[in-house]
Amino acid sequence: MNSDIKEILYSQEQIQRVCQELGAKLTNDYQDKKPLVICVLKGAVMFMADIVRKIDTYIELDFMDVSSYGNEMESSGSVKIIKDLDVSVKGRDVLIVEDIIDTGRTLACLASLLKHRQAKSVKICTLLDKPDRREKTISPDYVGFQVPNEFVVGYGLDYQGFYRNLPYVGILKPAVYEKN
Ligand SMILES: O=P(O)(O)OC[C@H]1O[C@H](OP(=O)(O)OP(=O)(O)O)[C@H](O)[C@@H]1O
Ligand code: HPA
Ligand SMILES: [Mg+2]
Repeated sequence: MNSDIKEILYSQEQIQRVCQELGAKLTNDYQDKKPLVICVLKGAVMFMADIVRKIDTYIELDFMDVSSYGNEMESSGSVKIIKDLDVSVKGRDVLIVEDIIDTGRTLACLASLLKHRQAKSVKICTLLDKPDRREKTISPDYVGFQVPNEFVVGYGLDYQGFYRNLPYVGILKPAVYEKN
């Protein structure tokens, strides 16, 4: 599987360092707020698991499964809710944890849904930000790394369901998707 990767962009160590730094900021910013931290499945699962363990204050976790890419490399444009939250966001400070913001369609849709449901505040923490491809105005509040305009996989991010279990983030060799 590693032979499908053109270049490792962020190693396990770099990712852990960024989780530590962002976790310290979040600990400070969310003192006494008891936020609801929402993991956007499935891509954000690794980042969520790592970052929440670096937040040293009271937080509640919930999970939402949304999908816009399916098995494709291009967003379909419509965001489907596959699993909704278990708890209400009304009056809560909410922190969305994402793996990547690309076109911004997923988060534009999710953030507006949570505001519509009367969350007190909605902030976004993303491991990766790919601003070159942005179609919706979304500015994340906490960002791990800005990525170049390349299709990346690993540490939760997939291509056709695979590569999520790589411990690092890397650029997929174009030969892998060109043969499909
Ligand atoms: O900014 P956008 O262009 O909307 O793209 C970003 C979203 O796309 C991916 O999810 P996907 O819908 O592929 O589902 P997954 O998380 O289950 O892989 C990724 O995990 C983000 O959630
Ligand atoms: O670069 C990407 N890789 C994997 N999934 C994605 N979803 C949006 N952009 C990407
Ligand atoms: Mg996702």
